Amino acid sequence: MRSAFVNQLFVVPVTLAGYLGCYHARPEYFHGLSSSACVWNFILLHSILWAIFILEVYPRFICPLRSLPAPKGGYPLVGYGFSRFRKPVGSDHLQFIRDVPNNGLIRYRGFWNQNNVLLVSAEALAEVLVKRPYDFRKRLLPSFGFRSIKELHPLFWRKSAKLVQCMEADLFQNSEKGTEAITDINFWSTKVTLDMIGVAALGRDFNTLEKSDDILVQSYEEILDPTPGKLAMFILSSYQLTSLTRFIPGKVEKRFKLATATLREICMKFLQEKKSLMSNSQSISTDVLAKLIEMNEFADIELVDQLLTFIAAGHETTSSTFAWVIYHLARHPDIQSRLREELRTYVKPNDLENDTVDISSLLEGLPLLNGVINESLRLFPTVPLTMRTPAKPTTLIGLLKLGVQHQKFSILSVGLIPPQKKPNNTGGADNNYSIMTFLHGPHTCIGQGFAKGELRALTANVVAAFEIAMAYPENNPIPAGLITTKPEGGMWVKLKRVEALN
Ligand code: HEM
Repeated sequence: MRSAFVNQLFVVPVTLAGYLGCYHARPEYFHGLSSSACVWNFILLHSILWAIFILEVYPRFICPLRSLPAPKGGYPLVGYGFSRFRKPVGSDHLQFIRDVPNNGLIRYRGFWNQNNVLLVSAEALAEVLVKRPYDFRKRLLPSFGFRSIKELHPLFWRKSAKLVQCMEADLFQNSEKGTEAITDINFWSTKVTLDMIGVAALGRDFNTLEKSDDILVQSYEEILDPTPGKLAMFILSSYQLTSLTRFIPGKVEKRFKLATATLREICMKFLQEKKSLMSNSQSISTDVLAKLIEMNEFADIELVDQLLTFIAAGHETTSSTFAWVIYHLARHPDIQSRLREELRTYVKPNDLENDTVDISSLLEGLPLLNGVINESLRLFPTVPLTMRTPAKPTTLIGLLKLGVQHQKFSILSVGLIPPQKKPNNTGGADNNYSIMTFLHGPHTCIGQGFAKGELRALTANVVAAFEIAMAYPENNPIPAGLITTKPEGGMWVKLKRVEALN
């Protein structure tokens, strides 16, 4: 509000001067005009000058970000605004990093020439990601802590083994199908990760590996299915134009709201059932929801919000990452064979039958398994871009001072950091900010340990059971999507059966 007021101080005198100048130059045009017509003329002139000020003068000559190095080009008025929707997501930003010499910050124009900052150096990322204004997350942390995630590992393992069983049954059971089969691994990973998060976070087995008629799953599919209407809705909402979403054809907004309301209703009912089950039973549940209920710190409505967030944030992200893990292994058969050997050496089928074996530590201790997963997370982050808006006046690595009078701007972090060194636990990175897949500090993804646990179990089981190659090696799958990315058109691989671990 205040910055708009300060900006008006520039424009109103200019409008006034322009108006008076016109009056003196061509008084004949003003004779006989009513006072309301004069006011309307003034408003019209002011609006035109205001638009010129906002779109051209402010970003180019006043905005404090103008001094930062910027890429050349971009479209008139929209600059690089559409870069956010480019495929692969983040590729323009990566190009800026490569092309524009900088000291840690790069500026690029977005919609209506609004200046955005791309954080490039570890120092800049650290400054922006170091603080967090609210502490809601603190109350969630224990449910995602080391011990809680460790308890979930047997579940991750069981579901991964079930995935292999279902794939075998579907792809190879019929002897006519032979020993090789082509399948979309993304189709399977979507199912198995939904089943994992269902049991681990909600204590509910959707069992989509065997069936897909769960009402909650169907409602999520209705919301997340990326139709052009939903894309339009997302773009409008991203630019605070939610009031326009109701004009999108096909009643997209109405259907979206209906599906969201249905989801909330189902989750609330599910929560009530779970609470009554827990109060009538002595058995201890390991799922995240049970732990949140036990803490007794959340209102029911907050718990429903959390349930919806867990499924949305934790399902497609992990499922797509697993598809990219498989992609890398298919493209690097040598690493795939070494990984299979590592699994055969260290993971004994009998160990897994034995309750005393700590699956979580066993898998965490396998260097190649973890290296492959970390490298896939680094090279194909499923949340490649995140936006931040400063809530109050701030500085950035001594290069910028931003006061309240300045236009709001977005900060953007990219999770696509070159260069590749060797696949180990850090991906060869020399600082924490070289891998931004889960962000950092107080903004880190709360489900990082959860996701890595799932990925270890899935990769170990699938690699041990199948030899993997790309089904159509000449096609390179593209990471596409709006908020999270997934391989466009699926991840088609050719599988050959080898002897499974268990
Ligand atoms: C490979 C898988 C995953 C990736 C790449 C990923 C990435 C991210 C990123 C980048 C953020 C920060 C977004 C932002 O602040 O703008 C985030 C937040 C979050 N993630 Fe994940 N995530 C993954 C898996 C999961 C899983 C499995 C869960 C839950 C079981 C989960 C739950 C959450 C939640 C609740 C938040 C919000 C946390 C907060 O606001 O403090 N994520 N994730």
